[in-house]
Amino acid sequence: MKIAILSREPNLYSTRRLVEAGRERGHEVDVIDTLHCYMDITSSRPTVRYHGEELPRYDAIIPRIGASITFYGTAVARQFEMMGTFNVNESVAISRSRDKLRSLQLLSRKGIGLPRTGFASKADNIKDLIKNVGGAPLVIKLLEGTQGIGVVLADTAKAAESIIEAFMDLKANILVQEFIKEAGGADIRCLVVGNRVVAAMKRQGAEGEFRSNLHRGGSAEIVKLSKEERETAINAAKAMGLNVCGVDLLRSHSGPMVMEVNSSPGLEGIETATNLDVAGKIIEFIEKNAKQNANRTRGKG
Ligand SMILES: Nc1ncnc2c1ncn2[C@@H]1O[C@H](COP(=O)(O)OP(=O)(O)OP(=O)(O)O)[C@@H](O)[C@H]1O
Ligand SMILES: [Mg+2]
Ligand SMILES: [Mg+2]
Repeated sequence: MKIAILSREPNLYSTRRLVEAGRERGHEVDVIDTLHCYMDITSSRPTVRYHGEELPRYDAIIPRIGASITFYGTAVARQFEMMGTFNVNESVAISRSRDKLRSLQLLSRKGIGLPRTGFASKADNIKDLIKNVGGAPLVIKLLEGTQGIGVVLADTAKAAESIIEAFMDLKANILVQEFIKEAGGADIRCLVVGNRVVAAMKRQGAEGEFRSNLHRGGSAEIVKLSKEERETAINAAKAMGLNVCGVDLLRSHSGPMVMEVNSSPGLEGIETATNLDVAGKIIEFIEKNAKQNANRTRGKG
């Protein structure tokens, strides 16, 4: 098969591993810089152009679209879909996953466990917003943050009020969320490919840190999932319409709670922690599912 990886970073671990896994299985794999693609949006014959030439026909694309280029990256992925190329994670699903509020709304409709979450745009609702998620301590999050930046723990209702007010004043979109204390600064990253969790790791935040992000100094180790955790991760991926994703769970007293679903999950941390060939599983998924015109919008909202 002919596979293209949409990535700005050919030397990144995840990109290199996908190239390697594809070639090992006898496929032709190209890395294409997403921002250097441009589109010819012509009736009946949409194409993608690259460095002055029309790109060849690929059987599948693997979009690895960073949060900073979501708009353009999803447009390029969509153009491939218009051409009938199989896209591992369809553009609509990537857009959904980039917005924490939209994601949580979609997950809540499917009855998937979630921390209680509120969202408002006006400061006059702040007290009720805080009360509704069970009061302080609580977590305040920027809707489009990554790597744990823009995630704040407010210890008291007073602190929460001033932080929320400050964010609103800056016109930043934030959500207010119940703090899952019993998670103990750890979360579980489940790597879903198709209808399976192919690898899982537990990430533990650095000493005194409630955020488990590896970018914030957390550490990772292999973990065994319960049946409920496995099912929650798979259902979350399905609700988002993502075939390949990282579902982050918190272990709470009332069962697994989904915090977010990442549509371009990094492979380095999880392959290192688990010693599993996740890149290979993604290529296998493509082998089984890549067909012309197979993409259709899955999920609603
Ligand atoms: N409601 C919560 N209760 C307890 N801990 C939380 C809660 N929300 C977030 N955390 C902790 O903070 C970390 C960062 O939060 P979150 O994943 O929502 O942010 P992010 O910036 O989108 O990170 P990522 O880089 O993974 O996309 C989580 O991994 C978790 O450890
Ligand atoms: Mg995130
Ligand atoms: Mg996260």
